[in-house]
Amino acid sequence: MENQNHIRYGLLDREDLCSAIKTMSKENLDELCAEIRQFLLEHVSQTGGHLASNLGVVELTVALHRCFDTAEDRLIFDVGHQCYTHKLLTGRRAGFDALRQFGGMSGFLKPEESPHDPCITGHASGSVSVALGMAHARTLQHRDYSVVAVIGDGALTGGMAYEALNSAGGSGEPLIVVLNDNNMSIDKNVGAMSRHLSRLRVRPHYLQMKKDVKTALGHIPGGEGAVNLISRSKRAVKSVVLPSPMFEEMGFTYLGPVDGHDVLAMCQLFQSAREMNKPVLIHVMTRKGKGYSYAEQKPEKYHGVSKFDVETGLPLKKSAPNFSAVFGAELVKLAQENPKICAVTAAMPSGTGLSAFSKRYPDRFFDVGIAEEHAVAMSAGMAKQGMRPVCALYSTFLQRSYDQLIHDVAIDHIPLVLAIDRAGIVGEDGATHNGVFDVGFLRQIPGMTLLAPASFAELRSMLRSAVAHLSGPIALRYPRGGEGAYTEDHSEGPDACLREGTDIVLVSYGTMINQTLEAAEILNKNNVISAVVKLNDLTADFSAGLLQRIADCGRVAVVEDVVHAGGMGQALAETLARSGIATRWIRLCNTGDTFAPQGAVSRIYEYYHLDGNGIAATCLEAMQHEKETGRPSV
Ligand SMILES: Cc1ncc(C[n+]2csc(CCOP(=O)(O)OP(=O)(O)O)c2C)c(N)n1
Ligand SMILES: CC(=O)[C@@H](O)[C@H](O)COP(=O)(O)O
Ligand SMILES: [Mg+2]
Repeated sequence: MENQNHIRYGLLDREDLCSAIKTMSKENLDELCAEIRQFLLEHVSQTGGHLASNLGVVELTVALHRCFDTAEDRLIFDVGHQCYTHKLLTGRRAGFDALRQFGGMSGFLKPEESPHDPCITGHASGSVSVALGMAHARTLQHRDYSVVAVIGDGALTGGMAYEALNSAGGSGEPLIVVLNDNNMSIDKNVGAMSRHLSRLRVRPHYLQMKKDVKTALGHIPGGEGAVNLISRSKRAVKSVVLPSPMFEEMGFTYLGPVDGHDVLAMCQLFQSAREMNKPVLIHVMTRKGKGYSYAEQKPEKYHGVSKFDVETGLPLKKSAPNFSAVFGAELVKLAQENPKICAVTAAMPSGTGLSAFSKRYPDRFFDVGIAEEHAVAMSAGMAKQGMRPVCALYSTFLQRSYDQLIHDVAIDHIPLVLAIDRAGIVGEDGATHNGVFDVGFLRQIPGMTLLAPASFAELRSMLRSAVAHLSGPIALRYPRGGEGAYTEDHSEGPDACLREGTDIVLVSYGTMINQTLEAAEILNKNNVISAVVKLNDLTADFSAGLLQRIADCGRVAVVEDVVHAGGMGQALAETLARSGIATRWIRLCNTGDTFAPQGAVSRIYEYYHLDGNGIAATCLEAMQHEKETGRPSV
């Protein structure tokens, strides 16, 4: 298929586009969709973003905007990573120049950006719940608007989706669920529902085939008997080839499957669904990456992209080695040595670096779909029965498993290894995806061990010790991307002093140690000589050595890219107070009491004064205040 990169924006440039869509001819709708694809390619190739999913829903989004008025009707895209056409059609074209950048337009739904975005999105499988809530509110307020949730086949692997379908179908509340089935999650979709959808997808072919067989038999002498036989056994055939849609059983009227690249065909169903005034599920079939050959062929590679060359499809920057890959490679080695080791992921096999493991040890690899709660509880079961599961989840998605970590894992001291990827600031995905809560919520759980490797070497060492740790759950947290200047391994013991100094003690952990060492260097140039202590174990008591250092110099700064509450800064301050260690000042450098915005990770560090200069400036300001007032400062 040709890449569509020579199209002009005749229709997209129309000022009355939103209203014009409602009455456009089929030809113009097709042309508009081609222009939108071209626009998306041009822009996403320059900013990065979620490409393949957006290319796949162009016609679907145009059809939704033709049939619904999103200023009044509520349209929720599950995850929201596929909402770019929606943004384009709701007056946010200029925003694409700074898509996902600091201060720029979000890549997800964001109500503060537009009244056409009904809620925040980013995490999967919640759209039907929120939509049902909005539908209930509408009914209670005697209002008259439609509520539509667009949920992907990947998002439909998540438990929340079933809780919501169950509740919606039971209630009978008028609600439209559009199932965008592209037979893909980020990677290959998994599970029994995915299989069920595949069977529903072949139904039109089956019906066509049945018609063809009937016609052919009708032409053969004696063929009518065969036709009658087929008709009589229709029920039996149906149950084998045409599974009765489970959605009907759940209280939804099921419509489809319909071609998700045919705007008018979809509009017909949307219209009917609205008139039915009950829960309706419309099964739409789309192709992920549609219209861009590279993305169609390898949708998993073009799900989320950095800047790339449209002609070649190649990224503009070569990807550097990263923690996920180091984790995956080390786990393969460990699994070779220990046949009990299994790997568990929740729909992120490549994101968590487990692709190689999945090929090498398919029997010991479990992708459970977008089901983090289930991943943790299932891993607990495996561990309880003597296996050694390593459950790899992104920090932000692990939030979903908080209860399972307490109930199914920690209370029974289950030796589960958690590999927490994307810990800390993740960058362009922004507030919904930052891993800034795990330190706080894991440290709350009795018996939990939390390690923070700062380099690839430390990740390897700590992973080795983690799989040998049998006395309870143990987690390792590491960031998106690669290591910094610090590449050593000082992972023994609760902490390690990387730099001596007596003016200030700088305390940090993980890759934040890089900025902290940089700050120490800057302070040095200002004649302030600081010690740098790297914490390895965030759940161990602070060592006597560290407390003595702080007592001796009386000035301490704790540097971390997590929220203030529950962070190591707060923990150290409490320990100092409890131990009666007075300080001249203590500075807690973190993301405070805020949701960190989107943007390049380095830009976010700068924003929070968590870069080398910012940390040094914070310490120098504290020194200055101390000098001027002679008093301790807070
Ligand atoms: C709770 C949660 N877990 C994991 C993810 C990561 N994630 C984002 S999109 C996606 C796949 C979604 O697949 P689907 O809903 O079919 O959308 P498609 O990209 O195929 O259009 C995953 C796993 C997430 N956003 N939220
Ligand atoms: C939308 C979503 O949740 C994922 O696609 C996420 O953006 C992946 O993040 P990484 O790029 O860090 O794997
Ligand atoms: Mg999908």
